[in-house]
Amino acid sequence: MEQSNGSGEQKGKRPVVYISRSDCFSACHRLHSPLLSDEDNKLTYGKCNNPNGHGHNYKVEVIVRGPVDPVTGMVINLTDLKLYINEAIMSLLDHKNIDKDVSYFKDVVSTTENVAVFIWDNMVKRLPPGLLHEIKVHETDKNVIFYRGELA
Ligand SMILES: Nc1nc2c(c(=O)[nH]1)N=C([C@H](O)[C@H](O)COP(=O)(O)OP(=O)(O)OP(=O)(O)O)CN2
Ligand SMILES: [Zn+2]
Repeated sequence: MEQSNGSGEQKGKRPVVYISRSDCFSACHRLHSPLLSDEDNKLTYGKCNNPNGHGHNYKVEVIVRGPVDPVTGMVINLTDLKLYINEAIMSLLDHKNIDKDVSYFKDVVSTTENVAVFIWDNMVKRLPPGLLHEIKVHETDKNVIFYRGELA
């Protein structure tokens, strides 16, 4: 990877900068796979398979990566990023029952991995091509899941 010599720009190239913006949402869910028997659901998900569900105060970080525009001095206007996060994440997930209120999760298990993929898919549609770098979802202080749009 080519690096700046300290003057910011080199041979007409622009510095590539990362921006992270965070927000928090509260939601409840239950881990339950339609592809498993009730017994295997209990074995796989333990307390998280309780039919009454449970809640989290999730923290989500949206990380974008791109060249700094020499005219505006911005990779993206943070006011626009805030709007996209409100549309693509907060309005869909905050104070929701993820399994029941979000149609995407009708047949998709609401693990934090899948929540991160859902958020990526919703954000990537709104952002300029190639700008979204990573979605990071903190399910608890201890459990943090990252997604960079990679497929295997
Ligand atoms: N790979 C995954 N494993 C689990 C997920 C998940 O989304 N992906 N989710 C859960 C449960 O939904 C639940 O969120 C786990 O909560 P909890 O055990 O309370 O969380 P902590 O690990 O932070 O709690 P401590 O018991 O204090 O360590 C389970 N697995
Ligand atoms: Zn949970």
